[in-house]
Amino acid sequence: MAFNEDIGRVKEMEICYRPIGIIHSEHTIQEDTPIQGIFNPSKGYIEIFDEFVPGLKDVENFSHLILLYHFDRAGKCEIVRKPFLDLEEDRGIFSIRHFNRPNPVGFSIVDLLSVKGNRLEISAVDILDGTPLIDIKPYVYQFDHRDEVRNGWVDSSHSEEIGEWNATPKGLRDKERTNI
Ligand SMILES: C[S@@+](CC[C@H](N)C(=O)[O-])C[C@H]1O[C@@H](n2cnc3c(N)ncnc32)[C@H](O)[C@@H]1O
Repeated sequence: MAFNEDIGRVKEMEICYRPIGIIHSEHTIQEDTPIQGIFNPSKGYIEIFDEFVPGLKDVENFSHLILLYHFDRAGKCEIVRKPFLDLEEDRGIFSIRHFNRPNPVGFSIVDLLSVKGNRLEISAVDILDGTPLIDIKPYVYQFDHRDEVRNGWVDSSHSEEIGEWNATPKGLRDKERTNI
């Protein structure tokens, strides 16, 4: 198929997914939710809808899961915006992790604590309670780990403050939030 035909075909597409379950967490307020789970041990659980439970076979042997979910409380997308931790320059939405994206798809790597029936206990959760879950993939060291990485603008910003921010989100509630 020619390149131009692909553009026409793909740009017209509307892609619709059915949630496979619901992510539950202690987080009910967007501003008070950790911006990245790795900095915060908060726990939660995933409830998988009955028809997808057979798909959990063998999942318990993985220590981490990749969750793909729908940011159902996202706002209007800003294709270029200033991250709070980098006031100097606007950043393209594809270089930051903000939830107001063209397609509000969330991605989190969580620790898997246990699997019982349709319920997966997890920690390192940066996701609001009641978030629709689109997919689960196992985190596999051999596939997902990289030895040498460049971290773009994050390396030259106040990235050390990200951890600090997450440690005390409520104390910083009145401050403007980072958009990382
Ligand atoms: C900056 S995003 C990062 C999420 C993910 N780890 C990533 O990198 O895509 C994390 C923030 O998303 C927001 N959030 C979580 N669940 C959401 C939802 N269902 N709808 C809208 N915003 C949500 C919370 O405010 C949280 O602090």
